[in-house]
Amino acid sequence: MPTAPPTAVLGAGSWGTALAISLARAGHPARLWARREEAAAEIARTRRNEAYLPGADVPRTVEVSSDLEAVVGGAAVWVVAVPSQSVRAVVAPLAGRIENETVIVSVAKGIETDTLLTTSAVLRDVLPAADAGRVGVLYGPSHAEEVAQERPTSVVAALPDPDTAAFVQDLFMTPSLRVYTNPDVVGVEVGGSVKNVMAVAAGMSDGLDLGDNAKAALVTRGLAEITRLGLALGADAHTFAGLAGLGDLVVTCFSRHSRNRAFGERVGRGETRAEALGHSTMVVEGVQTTASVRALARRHGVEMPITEAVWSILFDGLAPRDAVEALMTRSAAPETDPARGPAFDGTAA
Ligand SMILES: NC(=O)C1=CN([C@@H]2O[C@H](COP(=O)(O)OP(=O)(O)OC[C@H]3O[C@@H](n4cnc5c(N)ncnc54)[C@H](O)[C@@H]3O)[C@@H](O)[C@H]2O)C=CC1
Ligand SMILES: O=C(CO)COP(=O)(O)O
Repeated sequence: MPTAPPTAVLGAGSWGTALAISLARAGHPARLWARREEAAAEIARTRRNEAYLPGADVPRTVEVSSDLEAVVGGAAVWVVAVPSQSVRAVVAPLAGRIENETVIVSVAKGIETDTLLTTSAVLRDVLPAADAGRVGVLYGPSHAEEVAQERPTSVVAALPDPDTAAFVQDLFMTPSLRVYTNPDVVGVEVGGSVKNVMAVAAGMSDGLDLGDNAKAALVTRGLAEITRLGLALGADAHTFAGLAGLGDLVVTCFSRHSRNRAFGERVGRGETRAEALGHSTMVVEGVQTTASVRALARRHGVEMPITEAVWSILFDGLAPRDAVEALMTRSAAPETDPARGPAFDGTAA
């Protein structure tokens, strides 16, 4: 029987490694690209990635390499699992390797700071030969540690072409990883990216010991901000009640695994941005995303007070406690206020 073409996972951090493991366990041929040759050799030899996903066994069927061209050669699907700000640089050298049928799925969550593009838009920009219907994202509440432990997880595959979305759904589906589809690519990307800003805010709330009421309000008003921005960018409001909206927001604001929440907690306790980032080599997407989201919101005339507060703390020296006071003493407003951007029903202000 002919073997199916492999899936190339680009990025051997926590998430790329967990996804390659999950694919291999499901019987799909998978390749894993690590940026550094020593890292690739170490994973290939020990079948472990202790730096990024301690304790998880990498099946022998996962081919690990630092040769990017070899990893994508003949692959039907590319899964882009590097930090969002490095997607362009990693994928650009592969522009000539696109084939008619290549499916490209970003699992990187963020907005590119220079262009304010979502990661699928970066991919379409840098890979003009790719079929745009086959470029999308796989997002949702999915900490790598739990996926590697085969704990029940649900995510959403968002690609414009419905057949390709169903193909990606089928590829990643396992008894412990349930995949839905959603044609609203931009909505899924806004939800999955902006939640990292809210995770930083939630961590600050934890660091300041503001309590459960404050955290619940942050999640709720954070979702209102995410929804307003999404609607301004053409998203479907229903997406934000889904896995890449509410789902990812909840997991990141409450999980002990969340790097963005943990970073925010340190800042809430008084560390500077640089000090809080210095505790781990793992990416904290929310920092750069805060700057991009603030710029995007301003460009589209959408009010995002929590994002503004997080930006002022991270980039302008505002004390977290003063940010809380400023948020709590804003002018009184109805819960859904069209003056602050597009309303929940999708009607523009
Ligand atoms: N860890 C998780 O549970 C999840 C992560 N994600 C997203 O996946 C993306 C990757 O995250 P993780 O794997 O967690 O990050 P990580 O910090 O665990 O690993 C990042 C990987 O990218 C590599 N890398 C760093 N800078 C690079 C560059 N400039 N060029 C090429 N490679 C570079 C690192 O060597 C490492 O292998 C992020 O956008 C994150 O938001 C999405 C869902 C779950
Ligand atoms: O996106 C994630 C879970 O869905 C990962 O979030 P953190 O980067 O905050 O750990």
